[in-house]
Amino acid sequence: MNRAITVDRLRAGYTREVDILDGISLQVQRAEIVSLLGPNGCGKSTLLKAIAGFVQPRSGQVLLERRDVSALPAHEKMRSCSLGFVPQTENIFSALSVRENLQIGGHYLAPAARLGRIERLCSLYPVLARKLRAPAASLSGGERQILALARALMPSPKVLLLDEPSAGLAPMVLRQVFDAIVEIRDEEQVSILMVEQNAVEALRISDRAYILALGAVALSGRADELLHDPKVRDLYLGGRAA
Ligand SMILES: Nc1ncnc2c1ncn2[C@@H]1O[C@H](COP(=O)(O)OP(=O)(O)OP(=O)(O)O)[C@@H](O)[C@H]1O
Repeated sequence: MNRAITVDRLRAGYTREVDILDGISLQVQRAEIVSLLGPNGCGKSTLLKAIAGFVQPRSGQVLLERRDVSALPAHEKMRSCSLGFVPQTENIFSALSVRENLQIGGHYLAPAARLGRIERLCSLYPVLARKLRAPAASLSGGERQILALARALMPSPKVLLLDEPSAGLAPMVLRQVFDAIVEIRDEEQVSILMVEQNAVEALRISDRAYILALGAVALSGRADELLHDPKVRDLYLGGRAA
């Protein structure tokens, strides 16, 4: 299998004194969906930001497709390493139309390629096709998340980092967003690392998962095995089974 993301003994934090990430190692293989789970404040979003380059590692390495990109800033990673990142909040421009949001996502592309990508994403996600001219502010919560996803997908990234794509969504809408994530993995072989609070739902669409605690990996494994592990169910899934 080809490795899309390798994180090796990564330490990072926001101040000199405190390490939020305490030597984390993980891998995402090509076209895998991997979830990052764990209690509030354990460092899940910080790990995504460190992989994306918004937080600089203190030590350890981040490799994208075997290239060491630990020292690259976020804009370089997105441009030259085919990395897409969807933050938890402020992930679309509400005042702009759906089309304009997609155009901004593809601003590095030549005009013909940008147009081709918009057509491709609209065929994958018809909900966007129907609302191309509408202001993004008029979209529902689920539609906004699909737009945020599509915007990040405009440059055809090989690796996608998603920070709580289901935040604030009702269960039925959450499934639509998760379906959209599975679809892009299946259609374009994108490798996806996703932070989620909805652990049971996230495990259902994931191949593998890492459960973090206090800035370190507490448990990892295949998603179906974690879903059926009684200890995981009691400690991390609120007692819910698959
Ligand atoms: N910009 C920041 N400056 C300083 N400390 C921060 C910053 N962002 C996060 N932290 C701290 O880092 C720790 C880990 O936060 P992080 O957001 O990575 O956790 P998380 O696991 O994603 O939590 P949640 O599930 O609640 O989103 C927390 O103690 C948080 O207060």
